[in-house]
Parts: sequence; structure tokens; C-alpha cells
Amino acid sequence: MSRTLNGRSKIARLKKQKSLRTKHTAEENVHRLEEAVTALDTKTAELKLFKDLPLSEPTRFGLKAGHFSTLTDIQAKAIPLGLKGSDILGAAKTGSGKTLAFLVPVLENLYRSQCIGADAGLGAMIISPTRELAIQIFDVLFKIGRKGHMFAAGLIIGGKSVQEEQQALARMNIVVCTPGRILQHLSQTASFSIDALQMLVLDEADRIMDMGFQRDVDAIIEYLPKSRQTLLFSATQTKKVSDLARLSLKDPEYVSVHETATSATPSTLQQNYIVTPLSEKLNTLWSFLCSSKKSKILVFLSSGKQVRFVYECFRRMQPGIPLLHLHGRQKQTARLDITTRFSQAQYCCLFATDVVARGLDFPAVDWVIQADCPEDADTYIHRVGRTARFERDGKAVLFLEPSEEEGMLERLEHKKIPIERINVRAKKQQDIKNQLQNMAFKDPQLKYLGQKAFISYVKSIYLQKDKEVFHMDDLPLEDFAESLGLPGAPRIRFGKGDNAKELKNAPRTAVLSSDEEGERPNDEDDNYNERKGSQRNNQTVRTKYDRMFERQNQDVLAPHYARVLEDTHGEDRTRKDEGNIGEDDDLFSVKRIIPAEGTVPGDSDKDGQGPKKVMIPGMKEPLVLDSKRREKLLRSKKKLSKLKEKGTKLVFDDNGKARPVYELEDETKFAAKGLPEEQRKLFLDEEKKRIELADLDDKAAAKEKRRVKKEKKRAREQADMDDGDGADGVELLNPDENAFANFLADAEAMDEPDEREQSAEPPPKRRKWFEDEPGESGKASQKRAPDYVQPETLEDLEALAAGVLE
Ligand SMILES: Nc1ncnc2c1ncn2[C@@H]1O[C@H](COP(=O)(O)OP(=O)(O)OP(=O)(O)O)[C@@H](O)[C@H]1O
Repeated sequence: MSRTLNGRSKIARLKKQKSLRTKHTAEENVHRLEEAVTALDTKTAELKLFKDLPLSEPTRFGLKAGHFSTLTDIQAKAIPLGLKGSDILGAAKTGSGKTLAFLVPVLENLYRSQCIGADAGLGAMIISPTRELAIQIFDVLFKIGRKGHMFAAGLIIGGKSVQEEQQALARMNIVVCTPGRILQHLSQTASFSIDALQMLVLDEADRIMDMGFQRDVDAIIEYLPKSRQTLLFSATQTKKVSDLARLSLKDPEYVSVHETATSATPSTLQQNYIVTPLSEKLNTLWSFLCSSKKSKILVFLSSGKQVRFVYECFRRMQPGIPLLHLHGRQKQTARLDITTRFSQAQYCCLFATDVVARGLDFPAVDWVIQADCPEDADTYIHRVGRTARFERDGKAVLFLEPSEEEGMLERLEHKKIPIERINVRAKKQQDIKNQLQNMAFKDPQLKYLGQKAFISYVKSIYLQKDKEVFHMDDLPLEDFAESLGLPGAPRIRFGKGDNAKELKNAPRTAVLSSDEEGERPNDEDDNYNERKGSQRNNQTVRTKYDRMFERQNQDVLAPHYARVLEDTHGEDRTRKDEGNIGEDDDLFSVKRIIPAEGTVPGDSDKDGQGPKKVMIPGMKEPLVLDSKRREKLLRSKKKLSKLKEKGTKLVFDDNGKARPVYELEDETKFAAKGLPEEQRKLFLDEEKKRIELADLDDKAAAKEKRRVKKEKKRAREQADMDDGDGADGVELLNPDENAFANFLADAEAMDEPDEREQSAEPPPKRRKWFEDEPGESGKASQKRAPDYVQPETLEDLEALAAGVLE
């Protein structure tokens, strides 16, 4: 007993000694680093490699594991300043490595101040304008910090329960977040203390500081300690004095690798534009996709409605390249899934809004197509920046409406963007208008999407701030509506929310996405316009009734035609109809012929009495089984049904007499009514009226549906509020009770990474997002913690948010 006690106390003593030793070593390391950083001369130092910088061992290790050895220009300039604690305004081209330029100083400065563990509190806050970008930043942080560093880092971007995030926040040292969600916690979470905050980073700072996030950012700043280091980064960063004042930056260093450059975009990027009228845009886009099937393409459109409509139409038309679509109104899980799928795809086309315009590092994008003109040159720069990243090649094409050409080119020139005009090869241009019209006619939902897409596009133009580029009055709206397959241009009502002040302050996308009500067509006005449109369109569109006539003729011909074909080209027809069934040496053969009612007995080949005949109900003649192909017919109900007599559809007249649905009129009576052309016109006019009425019904039904949906939504929200769970306002993820249990990093464990790894459950192996790391071999790689993984599911996200950097 006493020996056991002795043993225990010995272990405890050894542990304590080890812990003291570790603490001592850490202090020594920190001291050495402090001296090295102080000695670093940011003006004269020639820095080329990460190893030239005074960095801690864990950071060095993480960078090496991520295969980062050479510094990019922005990194060479910004990291030393960041290490020395300066406030920074960083500007560098897209894909030039700005993420590491702020993450390395974050890790190092917190390491040197030993802001580690739950007691240390939150040391750094990194704000991103979108969830996708926040996840990506977190991924890079995880990648370079996972070995050795003991910070607790987390993602706060919504999409999970507030309560769960609250618990996690209390233990975090580094948080990567979106403005809205972090503000919610700052104002609601009592346990969330930010007194220890040393660093604030705004990625895509110009976007975060603009009107759309203005209120949130100003409110966040109010909560933060005044003495802190602030880093602002963007490809389109400016020295806007008002922003600097709002963020209370102290003598900020402006680190720009733009000013000396001849262009604001990467030199490996080939940039072109085409001038295409609005009504030709979808034709051009479709033709482009059909001729670029072996590419990875990102297509930008101005609103989520546009994205949905184009995606739904093109999906049905099957261009021969996988299609994806992404916009801000999709659920977080879907968005994550889509970005992952696009990242991993070799050939794919993603239709997206500006939600992916900034910061996202999709690997190997060949083309960026801006099918809708960007709102300004900055947005242009960010969009095209999704290709030609980090010294890779890429191509970008901007579609300009003739009225936008002059103004937009001026804006691009002003920003030093080299762009050249190209033309669409007329031979390759396809016209899909008729197909779209047919699809919209058959599918009311598609038509509805088309109307919404039309309205949201027109609204986006109306809301554009730069009236020298966007001229709403010059747009050929009727033709545009027709090109979307609509029977006319829906009339748009600009609601009360569209007053000048709101328009000025709200970002275009925000207004569009939140303006669900305003985007709905005004029924009365719609009808007027659609009537006008349908009058014009009916000359080209095949109506439902046209098709009905065609169908009737087919019916008349069908039985006779079938018999003629059977007698003459029987073999050919059967082969064609049967697809993969047909040859004698087929995989399948008839197992059992179900003797149909009235089977003609005998007469089989075996008897030497000729082929077998089977009586099929519904067929006048017995089916002669003179070949295996014929026998196989018996297995397919669908094919048999073609041989059967068609029933005749009858209607009852006022006297209760059954008549065929369509009857041929007596020729003399027909002639007496007037010239066939006049009658045709008359008929079309009548049918037009019927279509308009049907349209009215469609709209009323859609309106009612919307109303019911809205009511349901309201009821749900009410119920949520009654439950006292209304604060979140987003979809709740499956909370994992223990997700944050490991948040606290035991400082002692720094010396024992292997023990920690063994005790942790090995996470499942998943594919990587950003780049293919060459497989490592040897013992070291076998022992290593599992590689950085891209979150693919909600659980992955959970795991990442719980990320202890070890
Ligand atoms: N020093 C480096 N060595 C090698 N690759 C690097 C280095 N720094 C960054 N990269 C790679 O370059 C790519 C672009 O980096 P990053 O996303 O940080 O660019 P960015 O400047 O933030 O772009 P954007 O302006 O679009 O946000 C990433 O794939 C990243 O892994």
C-alpha cells in the first residue's frame, strides 16, 4: 500500500518536474524569439524564405508540413511588420498569399505572449465577410498550426446553435468568424470576454468595411479593447481615411504590392470581354459551355434567382459537363458540399453569385465567366481572381451588354486591368430560345423561376450605384424576357424599400436576397405585359394546342403505322425500340412465357408445325413468336402496350352522346366559314385568350401557395419564439455534446504529442480541399497526426470548430 502511494507521489513529482521544465523551455524560447523580433529590421532585411524569419518551432513545423518555404511578396513585406506589432493595411493581387501574411503573425504574436488555454482568453479575432471564406481561413490556420501549437481555435459563422457556440467561445484563443454572428455573441453571451484580445484581422477588409456590414462592424469595434493590433487585408484595399478612423488604427503601415505593378490582376491571367445583347446572353453562355466541356468553369451571375434559373434550365438541357450552383440562400451544409465538390472536380461548371467572388481558393479553375457585369472594378478583380492563382494560368471572359461597354471599360482601365475584346464565333453560336420557351411552357415552376430571374436581374440593374455603367432604360427587356422563355416581360414594381437611401446603403446582393416580397411580380401589371408578350410570342412558340393536334394525328396514324412498320421493317423497328435487348446471344432470355388469355395452342417449332402464337388481351391478332426477339417482347409491358389497340378517348356532348375528342369538320362547312388563313388566325386569337386565362390561374395558384408558405413560416417562427429558442435564427446543426470538451489544451501535452494522438479517436480519412500534398513516406509520416482534412459534412465542421491546434 505504502509502496503504491510512494509510486504515485513519485509519478506526480516527475510530472511536476517535467511541467516546470517545459514551462522553463517555453519561457526561454519566447525570450529568444522576442529578442530576434526586436532585432529584425523591417526596412533593410532581405527576406526570401520563411526560415529567414524569427518564427517559433511549431509555426516553422506547420509551414514545412504545408510545403510553404518561399515567401511571396506580400508575405515578405507584411509578416515582419505584423511580428513587430504594427497595424497593417495590406493590399496584394488575388491569389498572392495574403492569408498566410496575417495568420503567421497571429500565431506568433499569441505564442510569444503565451495566450494559450482557456484561462488566457480570446487573443485574436479574424473576421471574414462570408462563411465559406471563414472556413477556408480556419483550414489554413489548422494546417499550419496543428503540430505543436496549443491554441484553442474555433469557427463562429452561424449554422449551429448559439448555445453550443457560446460554450466554445469561452475557451477560444483564436476565433475565425463572420461579422453578424460574432456581434450576436458579443451582445448576448455573458461569458464571452474579449478583454485579452490583442489582434483583430479583417480579411477582405474593404468588403467588411463597406455599407453592407457597416453597422455590424462599428458595433463590434465598440466591444473590443482599444489597445490592440489591427490587420486589414484585401486585393482591393485602399487607404480610406474614414475606415482607418473607424477602426482606430495607430500609424498603420501600408503594405501594397500593387503600386509598382503594371496591372491590378495576376500577369498569368488572360482577360477578354465580349459584347452581347441581353437577349443573346444565355445563347452565348450555353454555346460556351458546350464547347468547353473539358474545363473547370466558374460563372458569375448577379443574383441567386438568376443562378437558380440558369442552372435549372441548363441542367435539363444537359450540356455534357457537370453543373453545380451556389448562392447565399442555400443552406450552409449544401453550400459547403458544393464548394467541396467544385474544389475536387476536374471538369465542372459552377454558377454562382458573388458569395464566392472573394477569397475562395478553388484549385485549378480554367475559366471565370462573368455573365452578368460586376457592380464595379473591384468586384471584377475579385471574381477573376478565382482563377490564375499563385502563379498558375487562367482565363476570364466578361459579358457586356452594349450599353455597359463604354462605362465598364473605363472603370477597368482606371484600375489598370488589361482586357481585350473578342467576338463569339457565329458558327458556334447556338440558339436555345425555343428550347427554353418549350421548357417554360411545360413546366410552370421553370417559368416562375424565369420570371423571378428576370425581375431580380432588372432590379439588380436598377439598384446599381454606378449609373454611368448601368443604363436601365437602354435594356431590351422584352427581348430579354423572351430569351428566358417567358411569354412576356413581367412588369416590376419597385417597392417602398427601394428608396434612394436604402439603395445607397445596401449592398446590391443584400437587397436582392432579402427582398423576397418586392421581387414578386405585381399580378395585374404582369398580366398586362405577359399579354403583350404572348401576342408577340405566339408567332414563334408552339402552343399546347398545337401539340395536341399533332398528338391527335399521331393517334390516328399509330395503329395503322405500327402494323405497316411491323410488316415491312419489323426487325429494324424492334431492334431500335428494344435498345439493349435484342440480339440472340443476349445476356437475358425469356424464362417463362405467361400463357396469356386465349393463347393459341400448339403450333410450336418443336412440333414442326410453325411458330407459336400468343393471344395478348387488347390485341386483335395473336402475337406470332417466330424469333427470340419476339419472345422477349413478352417481358416488356411497355413494348407490348405499343402493339395493343389504343382506346379511343370520347367526350359527351350536351345530348349525352359520346363523340371523339377531335372530329374532322365537314369540308363545305369549313369552307363556308372563310379562308383557312383567317380561320387559323381566329383560332390562334382564341387560344391566346385561353392561354392568358390559364396564366392568370397559374399566377393565382402561385400566389396562394406563397401565401400559405408565408403563413406556415410565420407560424413556425412564432412557435420557435414560444419555445424560447428564437435567438439563433438559423438552422440548428446536430449538437455534439462533447464537441468542445477537448478545447483546453494541456500545456504539458506539448511534449507528448504522441500520447495525445493515441488517446484521441483517429478521425476518418477524408480528401483534401486546397492542394494535393505529395504522399509522405517513412516513419515520421506514419506517426504523424492525420493530415489536414477539408470539412465535408456538418460533423467535419463540428470537428474543425472544436479544433485544438496541436
Ligand atoms: N508562400 C507560399 N508558397 C506557396 N504557396 C503559397 C504561399 N502562400 C500562399 N500560397 C498558396 O497560394 C494560394 C493563394 O493564397 P491565398 O488564398 O492566401 O491568396 P489571397 O492573396 O488571399 O487571395 P484572394 O485575394 O483571392 O483572397 C493558396 O493556394 C496558397 O496555398
